Amino acid sequence: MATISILIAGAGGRMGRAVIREVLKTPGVALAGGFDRPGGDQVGADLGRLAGLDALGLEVADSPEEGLKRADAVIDFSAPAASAALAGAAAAAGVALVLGTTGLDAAQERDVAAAAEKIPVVRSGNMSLGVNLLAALVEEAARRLSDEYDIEIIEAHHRHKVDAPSGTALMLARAAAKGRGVDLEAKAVRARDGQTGPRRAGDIGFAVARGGGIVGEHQVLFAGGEEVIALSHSAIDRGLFAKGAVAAAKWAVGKPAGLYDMRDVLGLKRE
Ligand SMILES: NC(=O)C1=CN([C@@H]2O[C@H](COP(=O)(O)OP(=O)(O)OC[C@H]3O[C@@H](n4cnc5c(N)ncnc54)[C@H](OP(=O)(O)O)[C@@H]3O)[C@@H](O)[C@H]2O)C=CC1
Ligand SMILES: O=C(O)C1=N[C@H](C(=O)O)C[C@H](O)C1
Repeated sequence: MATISILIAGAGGRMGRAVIREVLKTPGVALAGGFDRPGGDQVGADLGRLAGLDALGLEVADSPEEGLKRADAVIDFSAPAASAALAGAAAAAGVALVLGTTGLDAAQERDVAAAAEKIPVVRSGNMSLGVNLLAALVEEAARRLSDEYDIEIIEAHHRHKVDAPSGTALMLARAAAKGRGVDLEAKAVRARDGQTGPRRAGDIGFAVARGGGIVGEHQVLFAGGEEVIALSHSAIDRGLFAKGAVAAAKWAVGKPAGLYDMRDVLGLKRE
């Protein structure tokens, strides 16, 4: 098996450090390097030390350029503007991209889509097997249940998270909308406050909590008048997402250009 070389974007962040550890323990992959925000505290730090391991003699860079020359794939958990710029740089360098950053705006989404015309891009709001399986179950439940069952998506994350609802919550909502055959944008109720009036049939609601060190909790309720069905996922360790991202990088290298998701990687797509 050929070894693939992986560059890590946002290497100094919570996910970046988890990805360094995952790359170092995964057969068939090697670390091409890592970079972080120009001027950031982690630039110049040793990648091994950053991940709580022995020194590797590889320093955190302040841009992707040099690393992309050595890499087969780049794994990105950074920030929306950085991810959009990286998509362009990876496309120019012909390097596969695994994109985990959430909270991209419409223009940033378009930058990613443009990159996917030139390189394979695996994009998911959640890289875990469990959440991707959950999304398939949510789609199926929504397909089978009428709008007598109100769909509510409840999520909780750590106090540092900067976007809401989470990428995972949005992904689960898209799955529910697809199963129900409706347009999510027309049905989403992303927040409630004050005199909201009664719930409209068919809405897909979100509720968000932020606190402490919660890694990631998601629950989808199908609330009927006489019963409630709850489908949920708890992430215990963010190494889970790193494992999925490294598996995605291995899968993506050598694939044709295109926009893929974790269901492609995990073989969860229905024909
Ligand atoms: N898809 C999935 O499975 C998962 C997705 N995520 C998403 O990943 C993202 C990162 O999460 P997390 O690791 O917790 O966040 P952190 O804030 O801990 O890490 C982000 C890192 O990216 C750095 N960064 C910011 N701007 C740039 C830039 N221009 N170039 C390079 N690096 C940059 C930050 O530097 P600085 O701190 O100096 O700004 C920081 O080191 C979030 O969007 C989160 O929602 C998280 C977990 C799983
Ligand atoms: O920011 C996080 O931590 C996480 N972000 C992703 C999201 O927005 O859903 C995935 C995971 O839940 C952790």
